[in-house]
Amino acid sequence: MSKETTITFLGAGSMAEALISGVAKTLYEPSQMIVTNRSNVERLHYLQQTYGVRTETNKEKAVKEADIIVLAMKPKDVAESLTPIAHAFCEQQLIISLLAGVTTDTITSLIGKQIPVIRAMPNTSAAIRKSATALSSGRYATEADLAVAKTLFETVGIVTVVEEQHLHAVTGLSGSGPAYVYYLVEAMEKAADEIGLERDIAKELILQTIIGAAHMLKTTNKHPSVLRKEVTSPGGTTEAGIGVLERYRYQEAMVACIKRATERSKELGEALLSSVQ
Ligand SMILES: NC(=O)C1=CN([C@@H]2O[C@H](COP(=O)(O)OP(=O)(O)OC[C@H]3O[C@@H](n4cnc5c(N)ncnc54)[C@H](O)[C@@H]3O)[C@@H](O)[C@H]2O)C=CC1
Ligand SMILES: O=C(O)[C@@H]1CCC=N1
Repeated sequence: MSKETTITFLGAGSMAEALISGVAKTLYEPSQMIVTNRSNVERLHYLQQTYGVRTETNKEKAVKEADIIVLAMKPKDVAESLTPIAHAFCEQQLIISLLAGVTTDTITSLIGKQIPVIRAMPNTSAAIRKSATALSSGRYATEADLAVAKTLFETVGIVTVVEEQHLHAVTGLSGSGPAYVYYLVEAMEKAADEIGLERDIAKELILQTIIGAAHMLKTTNKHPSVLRKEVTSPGGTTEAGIGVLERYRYQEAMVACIKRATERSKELGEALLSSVQ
């Protein structure tokens, strides 16, 4: 564990909680983590009770105490959040931003100091240490800063380093990605209901089907289309089912979905840029 480090979370929502639950008692003792949010003290109380983290309503104090500050507010709230406490940051600290779309340069401008910023795009599976995270370094971040962020996110899953421009695509693909899978499961559960399967039985079968398919992709190294063909007997049930997906242009819909999410990431960053300038 990195025993000397104090890590402050500005923002205490789903992503902050996923990260806290993934790193608490592994990389960091809960007492090394300080959590603050806009104003919801019940939420802070819940996080303190559940994970043993420290909570703080004075954001300036929470920042001053930290070695690493994780930005975990919504992109639209970052200017309002950082501007009043910018003076509390110093260049020896490291900022790790989870914000979709917001560039490291925007964060640096908001703070007004040459402070190192690493931008990260994890996903909520960090809660069970299965996140797929991509990292990118801002202009003042050193290799040592990147190594610190890598260690943090490797504790909660796999990590890859990309050029910052590619983080929009990562956000559309794997940042939002778990939601696409959950949406598929919702649809499978709805279908199971309509074809008369008991809910509990269906739930178990769907879950194991998703886990099994994910493990097959990982362990066999076969292309997904090859694995799909192995399931699809000529003239059989899968072929009939996939025929319907093709008529509904399922693949086209997925491609359009990921492209739109990627575009939205760019929009979130640009909206902020115009309000910062
Ligand atoms: N939810 C997800 O799956 C992922 C989210 N992210 C990013 O993580 C960030 C947080 O997302 P969620 O946790 O989903 O949002 P959320 O809405 O659940 O949480 C946002 C938190 O920010 C706090 N906040 C708002 N204004 C603040 C201020 N002025 N000072 C301090 N805290 C303030 C809120 O009180 C709340 O605790 C976003 O920027 C998002 O783009 C990144 C990867 C995945
Ligand atoms: O929906 C969002 O904007 C955030 C970023 C990636 C996942 N959730």
